Amino acid sequence: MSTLDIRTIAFPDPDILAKVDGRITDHQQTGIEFVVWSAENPTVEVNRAAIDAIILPYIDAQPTVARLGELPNLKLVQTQTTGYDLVADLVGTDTTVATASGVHAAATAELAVGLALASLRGIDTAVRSMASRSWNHARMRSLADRRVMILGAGGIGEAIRQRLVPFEAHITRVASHARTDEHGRIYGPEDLPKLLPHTEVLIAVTPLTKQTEKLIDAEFLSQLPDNALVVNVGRGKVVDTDALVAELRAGRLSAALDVVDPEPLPHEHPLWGTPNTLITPHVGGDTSAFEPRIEQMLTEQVRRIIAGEPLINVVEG
Ligand SMILES: NC(=O)C1=CN([C@@H]2O[C@H](COP(=O)(O)OP(=O)(O)OC[C@H]3O[C@@H](n4cnc5c(N)ncnc54)[C@H](O)[C@@H]3O)[C@@H](O)[C@H]2O)C=CC1
Ligand SMILES: O=C(O)C(=O)[C@H](O)COP(=O)(O)O
Repeated sequence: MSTLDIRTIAFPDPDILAKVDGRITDHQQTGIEFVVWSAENPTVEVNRAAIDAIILPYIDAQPTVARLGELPNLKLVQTQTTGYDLVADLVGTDTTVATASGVHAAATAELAVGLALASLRGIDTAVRSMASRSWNHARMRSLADRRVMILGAGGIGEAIRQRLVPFEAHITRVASHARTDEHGRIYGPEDLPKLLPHTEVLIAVTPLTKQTEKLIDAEFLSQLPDNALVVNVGRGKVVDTDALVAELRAGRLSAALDVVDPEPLPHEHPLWGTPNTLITPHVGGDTSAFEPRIEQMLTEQVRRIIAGEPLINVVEG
């Protein structure tokens, strides 16, 4: 990967600038300037034509993405998210896209496993029973011996695999290309028809791409066995929400979703009222682990920019 000649880096807010600046000694001597510019902080004195790299805000980056056209000499867009669907159009252009790959893996993986456990063990219904002081004893399903598919065997998928092993689940992994690694076989999308009928828990953690948009549609869902659980911590648009709602209303499947389509889920949306549904508001990566990890990652990226070294987490076109 080639290096980029960057002279001015825009940070989304003064706090993150101060934290990265505080970790890099003597950056002033390098001649590289740090400024604050984002839709929330569109500082008027900033010379936008000089900005050649921008770090996007973490939450609600869309308004800033919508204004990237105001930066005519942009060479690098650095996200604080792992997903880069908001700036996917830039991949393969003269503007390099780099992500926060790795930063969110542990936290998102633990939520995926937590959602699976909560749904299988009925922890959500137990919380509701507490409100009515009801002792609703029922035999629930365990993760032990459960056949779990990780759909999206990448960075977060691997963190999920590691966390599932101690639960003694039977794990099947699927990625965009079939291959074998030190943990065994990784299947490809072409293997799904033979795998889905044996999948009791599906954990979806793929990026949103043209190939994955509505990958989990009515046909896909119909191949899952009765009572299967669909966990999604990737992107909401990977699931055809109407098709999932139909399965949930029929009582055939359960769902535990950190990401939904649309987001935020509107007050009147049917998904709020479907049975056997557990929803968290896209919080997989937004935990106490985020700030120290993103500061470390951004500091390393800025250090590489200053040193003229190849960047990390670059999305290949
Ligand atoms: N819920 C949350 O808060 C968070 C969600 N995410 C989402 O998780 C996604 C995955 O992140 P990483 O694991 O770091 O990405 P990654 O790039 O390391 O792994 C993605 C995996 O998905 C696989 N994949 C792609 N297309 C596929 C297809 N058609 N069928 C099967 N597998 C396919 C790839 O082969 C790869 O193994 C992000 O793109 C983001 O959308 C990321 C962080 C937090
Ligand atoms: O890193 C990601 O990808 C995530 O999903 C974040 O944790 C939240 O990102 P946004 O959905 O707010 O872009």
